[in-house]
This record gives sequence, structure tokens and C-alpha cells, in this order.
Amino acid sequence: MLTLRGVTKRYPTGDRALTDIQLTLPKGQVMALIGPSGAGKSTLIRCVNRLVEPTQGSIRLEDTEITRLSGNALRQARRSMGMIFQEYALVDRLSVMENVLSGRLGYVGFWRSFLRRYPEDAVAEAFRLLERVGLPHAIDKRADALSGGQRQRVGIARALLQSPKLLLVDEPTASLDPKTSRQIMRLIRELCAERDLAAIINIHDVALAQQFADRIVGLRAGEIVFDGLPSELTSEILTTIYGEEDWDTTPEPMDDEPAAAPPYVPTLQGLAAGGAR
Ligand SMILES: Nc1ncnc2c1ncn2[C@@H]1O[C@H](COP(=O)(O)OP(=O)(O)OP(=O)(O)O)[C@@H](O)[C@H]1O
Repeated sequence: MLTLRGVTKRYPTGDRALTDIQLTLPKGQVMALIGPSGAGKSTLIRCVNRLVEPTQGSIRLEDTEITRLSGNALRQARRSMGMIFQEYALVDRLSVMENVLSGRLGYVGFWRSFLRRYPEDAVAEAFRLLERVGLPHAIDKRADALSGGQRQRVGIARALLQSPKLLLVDEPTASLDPKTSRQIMRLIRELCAERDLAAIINIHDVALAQQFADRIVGLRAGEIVFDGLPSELTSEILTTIYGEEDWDTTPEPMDDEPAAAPPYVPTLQGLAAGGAR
């Protein structure tokens, strides 16, 4: 349903961020995009909705050749791709409901949205979505009164109000604690399953990616170096993606430290044993 062929991005500075990316994402598939800083993950996600212009290659969403569009047609195509951001991108002084409704800005006319008059069906759907993401009691709260996890739930509801065909998710858990991160990833996964919605999730946390994605794509220096199932992600493959590291050990307490519980560090072994929290 989403197909990338030969996508290359070279920034005007000369940085080559992506090289000849070939990728097909079927309907309903949740794909995690992992890789070290600077590997090109954000660039790839942003090329799909053309927030970043690919230098070469083609991007197709169902029957629409995204790379050929401009003006109104591009705006329309972007509506079919919901974006969820690391820093939530909410308007702090607006209520939760108004933030969610802003997901419809591309549909209602400028004056209507300026006057904040949204069609009844959009308001009804926003209520349903806020209920679904677990925020039915926060509808009238200002966005800046919410916790990080609640803000991300608003971001998810806003993206879904667009009725997207595809979700583009950029480090959704980077600012969240481990438990909230898991809840957010679980929510995204469940919503994708309920709606047969495909998602590309750019994420640094490999354990979360393994736990909640159907497929993992590893980028290194702008190239795909792994594309497979979460269960296929071995230490060797992690080394191919990120470089040399001892992936299977957890830190030992120092001799003079009390034997407190070690900090949670997900390991492949722990995950295989179902030990991830
Ligand atoms: N606007 C830009 N202008 C020039 N170079 C850029 C720009 N944005 C990104 N780059 C370069 O493109 C490469 C890929 O960057 P990108 O942000 O896509 O990587 P990333 O994998 O998302 O990194 P991170 O995990 O740190 O967010 C890097 O070398 C980066 O310096």
C-alpha cells in the first residue's frame, strides 16, 4: 500500500541522508524504523509526506504517486498520512478537544477553522477518539495541563481524526517514562489493528520496537541494512546496524555499591524470556 522505490535524499549541505531506499509496507503493518543518530530515520519518514523533498526515487501510497504531486493535490495526499511527533506538537493554550479537532484543519475551510466551527460529525468523532485513547475526562482541559503521556494520547487522537491511511510516527516515546512508553506503543499498535492502518514508527528503543512492531527495518548511514521480523534481530544484526557493542550484558553492581536492583536495561535474552516490563 506504501511503496518506496530508489528513494535518495541529499541535503543542500551535501549530506547524503538516504541512498536508494526500497520498501513496501502492506496495509495494517506496524513497522519500526531503528538505527543510530543520523542514520536517516526522520528524513525517511518526512520524505514519505514530502515535508522533506526526496532528491530521487518514487513514493506511492495506494494509487497516488506522492512524488509527482504539488499544491492542492499534495495537501490532499498529506491528509491521508497522520503524523505523530516526539514533542506532541500541541497548541498549549487550546483545549484537548480543540487540539484534536485541529486534525481536521485540512478538511474544513480556513474561515471555518479560524472561527473554530467544526462540522458535527467531526466533533462526534473527536469525542469517540478521546474516549478510545483514554482521555474522556480531559476534553476541556488546556493542553499544557496534561502529562507527557496524556499529551501524546491527544496527538494520536488528532492524527486519527484525519482518517489517515498511514501513520508516520517520529519517536513517540522519547520524552516518556518506560511504563508510559509501553502504554503509548500498545495503544498505537491496537489502533492500527482496529483500523487496518499501516504505521512507520521511528524509534530508538529497540526493546519497545521488538515488542510492539510486526516488522523492523534497520537503517545505517542512509541504507537499509536489516529488514525482518522482531524475532530475527540478533546481537550480530544489532552490531551491523549500530556498530560494535556487547548487546547481551546488563551492568554489574560495583563492589562498593549496595546490591540494589539494577536499572532496567532491555536485553535480547530478557526479551526472549518475556522479561521486558
Ligand atoms: N535539514 C538538514 N540539512 C542538512 N542535513 C540534514 C538535515 N536534516 C538531517 N540532515 C542530515 O541527514 C542525515 C540523517 O539525519 P536524520 O535526522 O534523518 O537522522 P535520524 O536517524 O533521524 O537521526 P536521530 O535519531 O538523531 O533523529 C544526518 O547526517 C543529518 O546531519
